[in-house]
Amino acid sequence: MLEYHSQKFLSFREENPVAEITNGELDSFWEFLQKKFKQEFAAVSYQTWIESAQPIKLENQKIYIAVPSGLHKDYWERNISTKVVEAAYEYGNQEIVPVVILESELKKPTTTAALNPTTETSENIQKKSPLQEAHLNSKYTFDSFVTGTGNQMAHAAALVVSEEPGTMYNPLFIYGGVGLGKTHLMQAIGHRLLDRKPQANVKYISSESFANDFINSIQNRTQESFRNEYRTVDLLLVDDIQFFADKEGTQEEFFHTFNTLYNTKKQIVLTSDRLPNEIPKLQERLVSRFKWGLSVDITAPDLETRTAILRKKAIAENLEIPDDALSYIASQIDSNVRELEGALVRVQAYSTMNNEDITIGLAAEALKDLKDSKHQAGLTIDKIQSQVAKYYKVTVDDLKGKRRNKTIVLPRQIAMYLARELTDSSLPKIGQDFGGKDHTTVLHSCDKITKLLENDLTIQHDITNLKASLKN
Ligand SMILES: Nc1ncnc2c1ncn2[C@@H]1O[C@H](COP(=O)(O)OP(=O)(O)OP(=O)(O)O)[C@@H](O)[C@H]1O
Repeated sequence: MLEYHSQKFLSFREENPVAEITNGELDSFWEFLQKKFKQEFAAVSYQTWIESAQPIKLENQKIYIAVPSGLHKDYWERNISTKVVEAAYEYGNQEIVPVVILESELKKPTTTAALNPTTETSENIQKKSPLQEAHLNSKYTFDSFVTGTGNQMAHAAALVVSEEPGTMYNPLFIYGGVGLGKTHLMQAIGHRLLDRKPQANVKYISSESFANDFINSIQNRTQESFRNEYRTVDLLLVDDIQFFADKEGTQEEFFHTFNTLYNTKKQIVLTSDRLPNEIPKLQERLVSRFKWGLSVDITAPDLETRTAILRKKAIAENLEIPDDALSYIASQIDSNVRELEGALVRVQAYSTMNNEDITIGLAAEALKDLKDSKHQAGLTIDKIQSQVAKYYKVTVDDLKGKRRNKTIVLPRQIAMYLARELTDSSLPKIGQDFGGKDHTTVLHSCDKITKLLENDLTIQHDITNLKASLKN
């Protein structure tokens, strides 16, 4: 998003040079933001997130904003920062990037340096810590990672790799559904290696940023330094590799990066939402290389693990939440840890706003609108299966079975798609209810039907009919 804006902005600025928004305009830009967000946010959200924030300074196209807690910081970074960037365009055709900091940090002398862009642009760049160089999030460590049935194996493999990089499992390929801790675990490897060897050259990058860096290097004729940067690391962490699909040139470049690192026994760790051979349009030679090491999956955490994750988070944020309320929150979100953390933020904000302690009752009240409205209350996978079977004149056993006739495969994929769309069941749970299939099969079915829905009128018609029949 930011990259898209900055490109748009650059071309805009070349044609329309405008005066920079300066620190003197901090107040008026903040006023502009407040006015805009007041219209955009519900009153409750506005009070919780915007009123509690204070603008500190605006310099070098960065606005420094102080917020009261880690939860506020998370929320700002995930949900509000992009809106600030957009608002800055509206305000003055400028790219302004927010830097969100904790109020408590403001009091520390070290933050003064962080807030001083003059030092930041010159000296600090040279003095970046290994963590900054590696682009690691300081929160994503092994210490803050909770292990449970869904991630034990991935955790163990990550530990081994962090202790013996480049030897045992190379590459390590971690795959699984959205928000289940792949990035966290991958970055934990980087942290552990840097703890042990602070001089190690660790690099974390999303596959999209790798692709962008590569394209920029071609445009700017800096391919040599691009190659040096990626081919000389000790540990390369590439996140969400599925976004390499369709990017031929990037795949080619990554193939050479991979070979160089592999041949020099440098560790490579990759994550994806699916197995290498299920990533569409991924070159066969990459698929086979990705399988050379170890592939481990992460599946949705069980209730116990979800509660433990929330407990750890609550302790880290100094929140006082009774165990029964934690279990209640954990029972409400079963398939995505990011959403689980979001639910905790929501309950915390609700309690602050109403000035009440957190109890199960308060948590229930805070989360009552959270369930996506597209999910139909009471609709089960069983009901979807029997309705789809009836509609296509096949049996429920056909849907759960393995037969691959065209007349069965499509209804099966549609039933899985509807289960994903209309219930809050996780991918593994849907797979299990369809005769014990792997979650990646469900994912593949959902992708396939989503694609077909773009152009196929018959499928559009069938899905509309089926959705209507499931409402009754
Ligand atoms: N086992 C865990 N223990 C503690 N925190 C966890 C765990 N699993 C996930 N999280 C937290 O959940 C959030 C989402 O995790 P992360 O970003 O690593 O997921 P992901 O699988 O990489 O998601 P995506 O598919 O969207 O890239 C992070 O804040 C992470 O710290």
